[in-house]
Amino acid sequence: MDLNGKIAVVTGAAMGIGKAITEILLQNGAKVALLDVNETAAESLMEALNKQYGQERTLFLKCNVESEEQIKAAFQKTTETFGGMDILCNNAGIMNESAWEQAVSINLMGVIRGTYQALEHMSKLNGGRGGVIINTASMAGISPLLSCPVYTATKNGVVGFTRAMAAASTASGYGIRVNALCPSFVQTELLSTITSKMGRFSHLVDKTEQLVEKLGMLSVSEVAECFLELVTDETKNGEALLVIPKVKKYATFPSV
Ligand SMILES: NC(=O)c1ccc[n+]([C@@H]2O[C@H](COP(=O)([O-])OP(=O)(O)OC[C@H]3O[C@@H](n4cnc5c(N)ncnc54)[C@H](O)[C@@H]3O)[C@@H](O)[C@H]2O)c1
Ligand SMILES: CCCCC[C@H](O)/C=C/C=C\C=C\C=C\[C@@H](O)[C@@H](O)CCCC(=O)O
Repeated sequence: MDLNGKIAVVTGAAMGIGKAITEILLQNGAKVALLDVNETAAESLMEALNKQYGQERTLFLKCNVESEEQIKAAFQKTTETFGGMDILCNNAGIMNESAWEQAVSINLMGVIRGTYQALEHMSKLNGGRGGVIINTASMAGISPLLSCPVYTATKNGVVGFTRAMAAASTASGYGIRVNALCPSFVQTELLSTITSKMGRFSHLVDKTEQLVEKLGMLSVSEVAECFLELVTDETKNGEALLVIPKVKKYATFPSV
């Protein structure tokens, strides 16, 4: 897929991985609707992006992915403003084992809400032109992280939902590829606040920090490059791309 002139929506775009994904999309010629709950961070980012790319290629829409109505309105506004949707990155996510129901609502249900709303705009069965959906999962979606079982469950759910949606899309003729991006530890705000977010598993922080030491730390740019591969390589559908410092591999799953 050539990104020139394509229209992308990124959730959780104001910071971290979502910000880097937004930037690489703009660098490759796409227009981007940035969806986030953090207006302050988003407006500061928009000021910088407008200076670099011009005002006509970006749009910020305050949107909480816990709300189907807000997602619906944001996607409608994106289509009205830019003329459609070609790419969706369901990236918004949190880690909070104390507020675990909110983590499920954002990390897993937010991906489902975004995907189903995107079908209304992207599916060839609905007059769309097809496209690609990338879901930001995690290495924890492939290999369990002992200190955050609910986070692990949400990311496993994202990987499973991605693979099933990819198969459903092919069988139904939606014309939409669906892939999961599974990074290990990435230097962002989310990772810098984990010690206070492990709830009943806070006694396992040390083990997590040892794992960070062992696996190393990714930059958001390294993750964005892998996102770009999943978006542009039209052979990729139903894949889970595992990204670890110095290692990048497509996950394989047992066939039953
Ligand atoms: N940082 C890591 O180590 C790591 C590794 C693998 C996967 N991930 C995943 O990457 C994604 C992005 O995480 P990050 O590390 O960039 O975190 P981050 O906290 O730096 O950024 C997350 C962004 O999402 C936004 N957001 C949070 N809840 C939202 C909601 N309900 N609706 C809309 N926006 C919301 C935040 O305002 C923020 O701008 C998450 O899904 C996370 O699980 C992170
Ligand atoms: C602490 C939660 C915030 C960060 C979450 C983010 O999504 C990052 C996840 C990164 C990696 C997860 C790795 C899970 C690994 C485990 O399965 C571990 O048991 C693997 C053992 C590796 C080894 O010891 O060689």
